[in-house]
Amino acid sequence: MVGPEAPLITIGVPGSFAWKVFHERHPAMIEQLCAAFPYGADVRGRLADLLRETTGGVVEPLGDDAPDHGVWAAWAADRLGGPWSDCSFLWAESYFFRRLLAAVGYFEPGPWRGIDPFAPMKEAELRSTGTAEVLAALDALPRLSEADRDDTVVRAAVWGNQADLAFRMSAGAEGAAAGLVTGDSQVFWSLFGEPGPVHLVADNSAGELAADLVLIDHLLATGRADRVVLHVKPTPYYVSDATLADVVGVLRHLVGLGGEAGAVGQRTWDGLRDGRIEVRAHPFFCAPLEYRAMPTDLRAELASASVTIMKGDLNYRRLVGDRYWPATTPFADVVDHFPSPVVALRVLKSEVVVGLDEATAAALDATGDSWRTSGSHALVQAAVPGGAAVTR
Ligand SMILES: O=P(O)(O)OC[C@H]1O[C@](O)(CO)[C@@H](O)[C@@H]1O
Repeated sequence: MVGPEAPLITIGVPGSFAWKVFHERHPAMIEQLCAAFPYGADVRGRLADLLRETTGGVVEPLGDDAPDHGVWAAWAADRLGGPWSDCSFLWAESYFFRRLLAAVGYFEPGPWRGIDPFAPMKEAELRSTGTAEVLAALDALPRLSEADRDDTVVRAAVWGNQADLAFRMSAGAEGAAAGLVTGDSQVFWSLFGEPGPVHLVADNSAGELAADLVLIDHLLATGRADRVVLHVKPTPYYVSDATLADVVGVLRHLVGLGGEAGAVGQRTWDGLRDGRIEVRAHPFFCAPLEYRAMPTDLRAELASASVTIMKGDLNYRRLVGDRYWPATTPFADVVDHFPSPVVALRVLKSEVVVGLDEATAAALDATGDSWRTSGSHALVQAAVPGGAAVTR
């Protein structure tokens, strides 16, 4: 267990990364939404109000008729009526996305009910040249040695996390892939022993989800998993996060491509039909809370996993705590609450990071680059809670 908790990252510090997400990225995202859909003046007005509220106002409640009014009333109890600028980054960003769904009428009776506001962006990403190239390259996979396949599928799942649409909305966010700051595919595989149920907590749709499905296929094919549970978001979230509708869309796309991508798509489709793969969408995956606070039913479910794979930046923030940890804080210490062996595959896109050695952290800081937030670095970190960290 770590000593005194590090300070929470908040959105109220002008010029900080979290502040810029609210003051620069969100306005750009809303502009993009209004270009992607012919929203009427009512929706456009509500989106503009949301921007005003979240950048300079106080936290307003969800409408009384919201289906999740009760749960959010509890999650927001301490914050309602207080300034947004006092809120933690994790809480504020999550509530922002929930309020955005309210603004576009996602839950209300009416024409926009159930329409995913981010679907056009996810669709464009899935059909982009970049994704097409990555999926075509899969044809080489069956010809690789077993060791190279092990390495390739993990690297693809890590770097697939670069494809994050919320992230791309900041100018110049797409950093070059500089490298892993800690861990590698061996760290990943060191957690796997006898076949067991593997849980993968997904992040983004499109290219990242396709890479995750390749990893799942490989886990089943090599007997590292006897069953896989894929956790997705119950509703649209953080722009590109995968929902069940996205899983089906990506699978149809893969099957339509043929080649190895098509074969992976077909095997995954069959796995879903025969129960070797299951998809879940627990409401907690859209909660503004750290995994430390997960409810009992989800905790029990993840406790049954032989390994849980946590994808992406947001899952990492929720796993280790979205705090200004010293970068050398041991990973195993901050995930001691987690109910199963856990491995994080993440491209760094926000300020939090743990588990680095002193020399690496110092060398990265010395570059003067925004290595924590530019998306140019990634990590693989594994731990068996209650035991020693597996990371090197
Ligand atoms: O899709 P990912 O990898 O979870 O990244 C989402 C990240 O993007 C941001 O919205 C902005 O960088 C972060 O706040 C968040 O952690």
